[in-house]
Amino acid sequence: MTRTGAVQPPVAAAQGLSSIKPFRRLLIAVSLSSLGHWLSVLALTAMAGALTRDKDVQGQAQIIATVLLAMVVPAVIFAPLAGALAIRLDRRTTMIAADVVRFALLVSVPLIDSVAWTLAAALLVACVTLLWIPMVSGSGPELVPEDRHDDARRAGRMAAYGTAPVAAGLFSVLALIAGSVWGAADRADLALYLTAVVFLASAAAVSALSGMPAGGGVSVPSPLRLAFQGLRSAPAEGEAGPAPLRGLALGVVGVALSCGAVISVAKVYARELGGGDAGYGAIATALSLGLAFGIFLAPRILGPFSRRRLLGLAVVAVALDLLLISLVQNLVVVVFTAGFLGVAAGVAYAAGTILAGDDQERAFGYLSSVALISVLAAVAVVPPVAGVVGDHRIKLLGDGVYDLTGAGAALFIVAVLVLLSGLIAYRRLDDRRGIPLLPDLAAALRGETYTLPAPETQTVATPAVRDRGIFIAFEGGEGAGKTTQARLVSIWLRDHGFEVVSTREPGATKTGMRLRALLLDKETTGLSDRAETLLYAADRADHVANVIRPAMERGAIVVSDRYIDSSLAYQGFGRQQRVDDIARLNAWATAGLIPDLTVLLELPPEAGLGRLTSPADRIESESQAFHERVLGGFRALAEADPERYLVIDASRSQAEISRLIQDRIRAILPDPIPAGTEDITSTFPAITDA
Ligand SMILES: Nc1ncnc2c1ncn2[C@@H]1O[C@H](COP(=O)(O)OP(=O)(O)OP(=O)(O)O)[C@@H](O)[C@H]1O
Ligand SMILES: Cc1cn([C@H]2C[C@H](O)[C@@H](COP(=O)(O)O)O2)c(=O)[nH]c1=O
Repeated sequence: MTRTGAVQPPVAAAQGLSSIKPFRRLLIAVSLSSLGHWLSVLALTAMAGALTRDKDVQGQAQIIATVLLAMVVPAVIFAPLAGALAIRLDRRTTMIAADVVRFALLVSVPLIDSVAWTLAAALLVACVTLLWIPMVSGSGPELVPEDRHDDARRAGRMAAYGTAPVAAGLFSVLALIAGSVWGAADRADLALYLTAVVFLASAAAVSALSGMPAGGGVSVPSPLRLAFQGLRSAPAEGEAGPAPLRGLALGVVGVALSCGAVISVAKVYARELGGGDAGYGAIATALSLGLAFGIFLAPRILGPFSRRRLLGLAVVAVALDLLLISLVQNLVVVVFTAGFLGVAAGVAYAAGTILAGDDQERAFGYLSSVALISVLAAVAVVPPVAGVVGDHRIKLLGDGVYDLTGAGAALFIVAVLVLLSGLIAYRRLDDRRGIPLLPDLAAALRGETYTLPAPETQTVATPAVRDRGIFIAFEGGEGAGKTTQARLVSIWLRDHGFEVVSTREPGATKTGMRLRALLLDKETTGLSDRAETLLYAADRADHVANVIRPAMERGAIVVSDRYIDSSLAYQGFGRQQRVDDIARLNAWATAGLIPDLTVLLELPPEAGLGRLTSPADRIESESQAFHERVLGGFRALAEADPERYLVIDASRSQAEISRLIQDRIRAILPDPIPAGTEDITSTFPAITDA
């Protein structure tokens, strides 16, 4: 994974696996069975709609939602039970039997032609599917070399979910054909029969599978347990770790609720907007195609843009799309907007799994479970809400009227909730606080990383000072090792004959020591963020005027433990004040003096705080979230000015860190024998050894 979170796209990962014959055949079987699964969801809900066409819209919506519930509830509740059973059964036989049973169930639905049997068939199909999944889950990796296991899982997922848009498109076409040939009453029959045939084809594909591993399937963890465990073990906001999974989960909940809400009322909404099953299929096609495209797009777009920001923005985009779907009463607009909603949802989902870090499998299990439960919640709640609200004609100003449908109103409510969850997720996940969003996005569109503009005053006095000494600052969070490394480098430079002034912030001068006591004393309560910022800047102004500048004018090397970037990171990112303002204030306080080199020691806050032995001071006692923001702030500053920074992983050994710092400092020291300047050669002797 790259720094921006880009990962190898799944298509590339799956390449080459298709040359393994048994695996290729298994993929064909998985694709057929998944196609049948997605088709069965649409066909059974359409059948429920056709059988209740004489009811009012609300009554019809309830029945359709019950069919959907019957198809989702078993996946949430019975998955472990099915897994336990699957371990005892033979894979091939069970897969073939499951496909044949699903074939029989789907054929029976149009023949029996009753709402109750449609519901029962939906439940049975879902239960049988639960047996099929554990049989195939472990099989893919067993058919490929060990180093391709992850790729095999990814390819399996592509086959399982990638068939959803194909199924939705096929369903629309079948609905159009059936509508024109048999009329509205029998529209779902054709889809049901074709779905049955697809399951039969899947059974045939499995029976042709030669290298199928023997024995039973794999056990399947309960989605409820996975979601609960993930939530408990996920680092909270601001904690270190691959990414705050709770923030991710919040985003995924919003996205899944939106998709579930759209699907749960799509059939009746399409009817209300004058479209039949073909309209229903078109919404499902647009949504699922968009989803697939979004998942494909996420690792490829806006390379330099923060994936965390991308996820938050995608959830907000999903909510806005849903708002539009709920308000605009035009089927064509709804279909297109459902497509955009799908794209945003896909981007959010993929960005979420990318952000989940190295443990992709665990994250996938957790986030998928959260998504499944959210879909279930949407299907259970949205249609009844639509029924309760009902349809109303609202008089607008003048002669205008607005027909508020129950489905539209329910979608509107979900959209507002998702918008809120998107904004919270964005806030929780944002790792570039203080960096304005629009310029950041504009820079990413140009393929660049946005950097904060340098304050105007910064350049004024710097060159005159730089002519003599060298200024090196050490930055980083608590306990990162700044003091240790600043001391080691000072010793090393002195050993080589340099005049070195070792200093620190806050507290390098007499006034500074008083300010330090005030700033770090836990008894100092109620200090406003602005006052804190000004006190650090005052300490710095005194420090520069009385210690740093005189030393540099003498030609010394100044090594400072913290400088301006600490204020930008702590008072800017940590306290969430405008970073630009703080940069300007400090540029004025220091007359534009910036270090020649800033060494940033990066360490997760809990590791750094864990290294400290003395009781925590006022700033160290800040929340985990505060320290995490500070770390993110330092990173953003370093990314914005990579020339000036040396960023080091501070979990490495002291000796390793020291060597890296020495290597970099050698590069900024003057030439061993600078051209024609005697006074400089006497100030900077050559450094030849480390
Ligand atoms: N690379 C390292 N690995 C493990 N421990 C380290 C490392 N560097 C320093 N330490 C230890 O961590 C503790 C904190 O180190 P140090 O005081 O240098 O950090 P600091 O960044 O200056 O902390 P503060 O933010 O409080 O000023 C010390 O006990 C030090 O010995
Ligand atoms: C310069 C500077 C410092 N701080 C904070 C950071 C630390 O918590 C303390 C200094 O303690 P240390 O042990 O000497 O590192 O002050 C800050 O918030 N803003 C600043 O500009």
